[in-house]
Amino acid sequence: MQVFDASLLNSRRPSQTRSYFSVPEKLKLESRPASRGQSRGLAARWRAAGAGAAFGRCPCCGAEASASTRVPSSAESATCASANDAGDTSAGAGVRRSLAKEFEEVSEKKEEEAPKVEVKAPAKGKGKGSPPPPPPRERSKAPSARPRRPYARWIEWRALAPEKLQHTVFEGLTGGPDFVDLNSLAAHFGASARLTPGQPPAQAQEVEILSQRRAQNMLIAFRRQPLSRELVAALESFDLEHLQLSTDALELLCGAMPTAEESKQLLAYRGDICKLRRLEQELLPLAKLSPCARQRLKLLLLHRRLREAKEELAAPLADLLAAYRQLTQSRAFRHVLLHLLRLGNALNGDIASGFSLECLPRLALCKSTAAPKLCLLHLLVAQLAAEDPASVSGFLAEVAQPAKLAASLPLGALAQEVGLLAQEALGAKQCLREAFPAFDLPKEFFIGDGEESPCTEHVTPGDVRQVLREVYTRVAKQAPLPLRRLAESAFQDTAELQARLADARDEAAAAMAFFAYENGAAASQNPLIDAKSTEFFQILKCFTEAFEQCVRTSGSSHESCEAQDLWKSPSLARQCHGGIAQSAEMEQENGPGWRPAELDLGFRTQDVASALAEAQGDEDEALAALKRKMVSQPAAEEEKKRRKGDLEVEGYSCRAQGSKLILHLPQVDMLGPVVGELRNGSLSLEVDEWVQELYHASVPREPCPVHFDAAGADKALAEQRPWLWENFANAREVAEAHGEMEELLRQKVLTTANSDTTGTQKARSDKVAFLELADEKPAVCLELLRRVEAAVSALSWSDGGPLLCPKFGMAAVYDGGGSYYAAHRDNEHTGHAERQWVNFRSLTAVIYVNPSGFESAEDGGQLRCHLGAELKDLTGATASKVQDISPRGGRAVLFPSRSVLHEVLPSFRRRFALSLWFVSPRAGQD
Ligand SMILES: O=C(O)CCC(=O)C(=O)O
Ligand SMILES: [Fe+2]
Repeated sequence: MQVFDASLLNSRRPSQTRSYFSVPEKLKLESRPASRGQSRGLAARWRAAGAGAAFGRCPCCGAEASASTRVPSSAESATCASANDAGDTSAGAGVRRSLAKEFEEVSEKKEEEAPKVEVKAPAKGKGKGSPPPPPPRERSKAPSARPRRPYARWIEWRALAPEKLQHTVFEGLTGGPDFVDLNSLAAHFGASARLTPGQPPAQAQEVEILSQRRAQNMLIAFRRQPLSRELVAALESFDLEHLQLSTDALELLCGAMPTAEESKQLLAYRGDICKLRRLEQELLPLAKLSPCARQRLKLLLLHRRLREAKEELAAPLADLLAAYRQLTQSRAFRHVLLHLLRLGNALNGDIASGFSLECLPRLALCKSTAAPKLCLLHLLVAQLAAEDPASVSGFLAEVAQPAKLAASLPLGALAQEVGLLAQEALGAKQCLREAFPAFDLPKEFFIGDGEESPCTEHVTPGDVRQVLREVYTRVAKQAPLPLRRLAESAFQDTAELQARLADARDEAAAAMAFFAYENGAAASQNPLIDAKSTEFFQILKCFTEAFEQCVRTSGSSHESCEAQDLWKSPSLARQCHGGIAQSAEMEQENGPGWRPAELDLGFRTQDVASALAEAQGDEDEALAALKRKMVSQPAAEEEKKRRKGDLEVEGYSCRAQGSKLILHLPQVDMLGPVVGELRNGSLSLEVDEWVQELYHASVPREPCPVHFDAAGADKALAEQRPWLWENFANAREVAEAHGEMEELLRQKVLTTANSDTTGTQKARSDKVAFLELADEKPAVCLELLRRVEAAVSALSWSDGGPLLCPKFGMAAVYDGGGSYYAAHRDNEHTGHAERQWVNFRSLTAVIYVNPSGFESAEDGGQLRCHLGAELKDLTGATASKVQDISPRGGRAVLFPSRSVLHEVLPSFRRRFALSLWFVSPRAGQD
């Protein structure tokens, strides 16, 4: 029915959307371990690389060495192994099959003998990612196994059986390699083997201690960050800073280092080391380290992170402290509160001496019944200005700025960051204590703190101290000096951060107590203080913003006639005393029959009453419900006029209008696009995936997170630019969501996104999965998506109709290597009369869950927004401004789907994002 240019489509959701956990069979299939052949291919490459280096090149042709263990046919015998890799049709393939069978039998036997150690056949894959041949079903009649060739060259000879050597020239000769210059051999014929003198030729079996999967992962890591001799030596001496490894490289190595358990297994191996797989051989020196290599790297990472975090967290904590102080010391604030108290008492007919600041944001909702554009705050501003204009500007300077700052740096989020770091530092300390039991005993424990030590006639105190000094030196200093230094400075940095956090908390608690913030006054525990202070400063911020707004609308001289008149006329001012809060009270005062007929907040009296009844008297809830209704009311009213009776067609609620069938969105009682026709008594229906997305969308659920600056977002969206929400998620959430996404990737739930193409170039190279918001897992990812949903419930911005939340969000990974998404809009203008827009997406939200990286431009992966680009422009040539947003963890971005042309620049790190597209029936039509 509708014809679209396919190149315009982007971020398509497959029509058969599926939720993460609803397809276990598929997961089972896809999460099977990598086949043995695949991992063996990698192991073979590792071997081919020789000592230390991860990957080698063939010495004669320069090709990447691979599958060095393949058995050549006699014709190949003097040629380089890799030169033959291209095809696998040689006789070697058959030989390999029979070998595979033989070695599998050996492996089974061995496994019975030593259950902890896996003994597997040597490599049999072709390498370079080709799938391995299928395992043989029957024993092949092909020639029997030959020993693995240790070098890249060999002599193709037929060895004589010992009984055939009698009376021959060979009688009495011993053919061991003891007297051979192995170095020359290695230099001239390829160093792929590292035989030591006296070592027998390579064995047909090799011992694998680590699982195939683990070995494969390690090899992949070592390929990117070679486990060189230098690195091993640095790990042993803990002189890692010398190597100048990047944080990325350290993280990569950290995951690839043997764990304590793996180290134990490696050390428990009592067999011939030469029989070990090359990887295990390389890891042995690391397994001996205590604390283990992984802990050493972790400590170094922690040290770096702490240094960075100290810089990053110390400044905001200091700013917060200053902001709290400024607020409590502000005379202007006290002055405003005094006037408010008077105003409130006059309106309420009360004689209160103080009030809870919780009511502050509601003042802007208390609208004048005489002049609907004015609210109680206008009165306050007018009153202040009339008395002393400087008090208004004083308030803005002394309160608005620090309140905004305090609200934008939630103490809880900062505390969480500090807490995570402190936990890591503790872990590191514990690990050091285990490795060096005397590690954190103070020096004084051994040497005394100046008091005389017990002594006898023969032993002087000096002697005792000397002996103890030696003990201290020997025991406590077992830990290498650099390790101790790192540990010590890590603890010191953590302690400093904790002290700053404690100061900020004290000041926050003092500020709440000072302002008689009743919820805060009860807060005695840290998490409570954190939560309450965030709430409190958010309230202040809302209030100061509304205040600022009133100042602006009242004119710079603060002499808005209307506002002044209102203030001058106490009776009008009293009328202003409208609002839901008061209506509830008045109902109590005036009896159940009383209706707030004279009150007007822009809602109909009857609606107010029923909203209050429904919310069981909870004013906030009632107000939110009324606001929601107000947004959808005009549209709903309009729809009612068009109503002619609903039809249900193939499960979709539709409405017939003439010969057209129009989708009816039951969730919001609105009409959507034309989805079918009624002609000559027959009916056609076409509901594509975009229409489905709209049909299943629902009104965003509340409550809006307290740290969402809805007004700021509204403003940015109205200006058609992205709104950046820093600290949308805290470090723990980012780490957990990241873990979940890694798991989705590992289980192959994330799959290559629909390859919509722009011309010949592929438009995107990310992998995606759709997550149903109502699902339970992956829990943290879904929680974050639902948080965006709740925030959007508080937006006033709309792109022509109510914003509806889709049923599915999207998880995406750009797996490094320059993966990207070319410039596009999430909803493109088609210009087709029948459907002006490709879909119904109206507002895009993206959450980044990358716990590390993307700090520097080198990592790439920025979301580039071409602002002001014309609708027809798909490259950004007409943009007036380019804004790059790096996908730092915890950050969320909102932008209008229809107007903001954007792209994901090539990413050189693995980059995870969660997206949600809010839809609107109008966004597809107007
Ligand atoms: O991940 C991002 O930053 C944006 C991705 C995007 O543009 C999309 O999926 O449509
Ligand atoms: Fe996009």
